[in-house]
Amino acid sequence: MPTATLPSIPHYVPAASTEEIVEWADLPVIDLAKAATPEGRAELAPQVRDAMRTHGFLYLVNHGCTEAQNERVFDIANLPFEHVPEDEKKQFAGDIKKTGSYRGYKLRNYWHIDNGVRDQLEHYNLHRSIYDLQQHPTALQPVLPEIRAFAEHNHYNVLFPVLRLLALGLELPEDTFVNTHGFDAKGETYVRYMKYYPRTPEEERKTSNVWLKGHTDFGTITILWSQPVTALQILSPDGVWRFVKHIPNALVVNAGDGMEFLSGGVYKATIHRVVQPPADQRGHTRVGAFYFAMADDDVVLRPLVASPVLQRVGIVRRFEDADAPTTEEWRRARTSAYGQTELTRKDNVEEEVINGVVVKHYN
Ligand SMILES: O=C(O)CCC(=O)C(=O)O
Ligand SMILES: [Fe+2]
Repeated sequence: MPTATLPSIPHYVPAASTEEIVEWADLPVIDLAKAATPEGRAELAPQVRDAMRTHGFLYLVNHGCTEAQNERVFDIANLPFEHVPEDEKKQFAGDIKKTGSYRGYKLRNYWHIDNGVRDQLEHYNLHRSIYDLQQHPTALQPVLPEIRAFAEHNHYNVLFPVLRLLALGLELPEDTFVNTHGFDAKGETYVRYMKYYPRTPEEERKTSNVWLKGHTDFGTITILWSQPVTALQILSPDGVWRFVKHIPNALVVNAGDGMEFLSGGVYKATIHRVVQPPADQRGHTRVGAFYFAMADDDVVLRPLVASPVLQRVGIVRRFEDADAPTTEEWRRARTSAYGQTELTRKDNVEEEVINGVVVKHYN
């Protein structure tokens, strides 16, 4: 990412890390610097495979970004929320339901959480090309080159190494997934900035403290830049929600539906949600930076049966092969529907049917 003289922008000060005792998810930490050599990749591939099989989540450290660059990522992430006037935000709001794409703002109150309470979080989503397909608010203009560099860092220095490790973990040629995640191909892989705002006690009570409902991501790989406000939880195989601990300058990586479908269920699209932080972090905003990767639009999301691993462990199919959706069909259906459709409720799980597949939302 660029380090020459950068435009001056306001600094975002995040909350201090929590001192409270909560139950943490026990996720492996992968040293990405090792992925630079074939020997290193051979060592990491089984670790990444096991992490994605059991947790669907892992941490990456040493991804090639300094602490100062990391801080700058969050200063930029805060710009579209704190430094763009509300009127201008409305002008750049995405027509999510109609387009089936998140480009632009998702403003507050768009999703229904529970008991009539709507969300208190904003997104700003940029297609990874940054310049070609979208206009951006004035406050972002000076930093667009840095956002493009952020997208490229995520894509080439993080996503590609992870995809290579995941392919090796399935005993497939190492570029199997890289070849279907072109930076310049037609597809929706995007940068997301996100800001959560503190809520009223009534909103907390009516939603049992849930800020963002339990869901799987619909792409292949999500890269979440670790930040200190403890609120992200994953649903562990034993049915317990556990918090993801902040590791400074680490990346939290998880598999989404696309990866689960392509890997025949070997890599898990784990359910996660966002809840009210521990008491010492309440009253703070929570700014996030993400890269949501998905395969190219024309990729059919059916299991890669050539994998000897899939053949050995057995293939879980969510669709008949002939009915499997393309990335484009799946992402449009999931984007349009999320938080909008009438859901059927069973116990504490809400279900909706997308392309013939039951998608669950957890409270
Ligand atoms: O804010 C977070 O930590 C997670 C957000 C998330 O899961 C999502 O946007 O899909
Ligand atoms: Fe998510």
